[in-house]
Amino acid sequence: MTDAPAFGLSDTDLAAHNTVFASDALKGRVAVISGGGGGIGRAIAWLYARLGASVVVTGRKPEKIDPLIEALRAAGHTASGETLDIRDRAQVDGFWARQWADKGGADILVNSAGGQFPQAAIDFSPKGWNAVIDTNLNGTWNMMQAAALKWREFEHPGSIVNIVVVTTHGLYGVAHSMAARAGVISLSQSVAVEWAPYNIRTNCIAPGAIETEGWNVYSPAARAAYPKTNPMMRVGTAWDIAEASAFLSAASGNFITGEVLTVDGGGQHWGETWTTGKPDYFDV
Ligand SMILES: CCCCCCCCC/C=C/C(=O)SCCNC(=O)CCNC(=O)[C@H](O)C(C)(C)COP(=O)(O)OP(=O)(O)OC[C@H]1O[C@@H](n2cnc3c(N)ncnc32)[C@H](O)[C@@H]1OP(=O)(O)O
Ligand SMILES: NC(=O)C1=CN([C@@H]2O[C@H](COP(=O)(O)OP(=O)(O)OC[C@H]3O[C@@H](n4cnc5c(N)ncnc54)[C@H](OP(=O)(O)O)[C@@H]3O)[C@@H](O)[C@H]2O)C=CC1
Repeated sequence: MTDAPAFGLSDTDLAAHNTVFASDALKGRVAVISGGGGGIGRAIAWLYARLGASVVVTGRKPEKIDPLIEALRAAGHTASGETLDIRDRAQVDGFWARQWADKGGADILVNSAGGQFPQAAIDFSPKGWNAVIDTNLNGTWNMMQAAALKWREFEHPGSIVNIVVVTTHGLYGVAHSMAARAGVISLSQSVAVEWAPYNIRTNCIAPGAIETEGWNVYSPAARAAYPKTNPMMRVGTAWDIAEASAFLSAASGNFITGEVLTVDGGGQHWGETWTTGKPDYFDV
């Protein structure tokens, strides 16, 4: 089990956490989760499996995926996994071809793979900029289009949830990621219309500060400020995002497409978030 992470919920927590959903809310569905070994993706994998879905967890590192699959199976759930870099289109296409040829297709895609490093924008190197854009915008698109092509080919309905970032105002220190996420939101809204005739829904979730192992890349000073980025004065959990995602993926989301569901404790209406720590100049 991937228990006791430095930040966020363990597999033991996720196996037992209360849920508002009925235990058959996703019965018989197949859900592919990119970044499924990360904090938010792992919570989504647990919740969807507990609601009856067969979950397919993907990510680059087998050491994050394998123990999760083992823990899910040990708890009686149906789970499999594959290593997959979403930036590599050939890998992505190969994954989706196998998923439909040998593994029963898919009904749901959740794109939780993503991330960035905190740095002042003025200091971004071309390589750093490209790594973040390629991961969060191109990688997400690779997964979305490859999934949709299969759904169109098999005349099968599909649902996509993209985990993004709140873009209503700046998130300082991660401008590359903000550019990519705004792109994903706009893309999702556009294809929600284009893909409605194929019965494919596309939505986004914009989390506020959610305690996960992804926080390792931020300084202690920046992390200490996260509870104060919203009027609830606390951070969220990966479970908060998993339940929002289940709401969009399950029948409760059947008439919802092209939406951004913000789960940030009201942060978008409140204040500022510095991922690099607040510079003295602004500290008035
Ligand atoms: C308002 C609402 C409230 C919202 C309140 C929100 C508050 C919380 C904010 C958000 C939190 C999260 O998203 S947390 C969860 C996300 N998880 C993460 O971010 C995990 C870390 N990120 C990643 O792994 C990323 O995927 C990513 C950086 C793109 C990894 O890409 P790669 O695998 O290609 O990484 P690398 O090979 O290591 O790096 C590629 C290049 O990137 C640059 N680079 C990488 N790390 C660097 C660093 N620390 N400083 C400078 N530059 C760096 C260098 O140029 C690297 O090349 P070289 O120079 O040659 O090495
Ligand atoms: N936690 C938070 O406060 C917030 C998170 N978000 C976003 O939510 C999403 C999930 O974050 P969270 O779970 O917290 O972070 P994590 O870092 O825990 O998880 C992200 C996962 O993405 C995977 N990943 C990264 N790059 C690739 C790639 N090229 N191909 C395949 N998988 C990849 C990583 O797995 P591996 O290393 O195995 O590749 C990692 O496990 C991210 O997009 C994040 O930016 C948004 C706002 C706030």
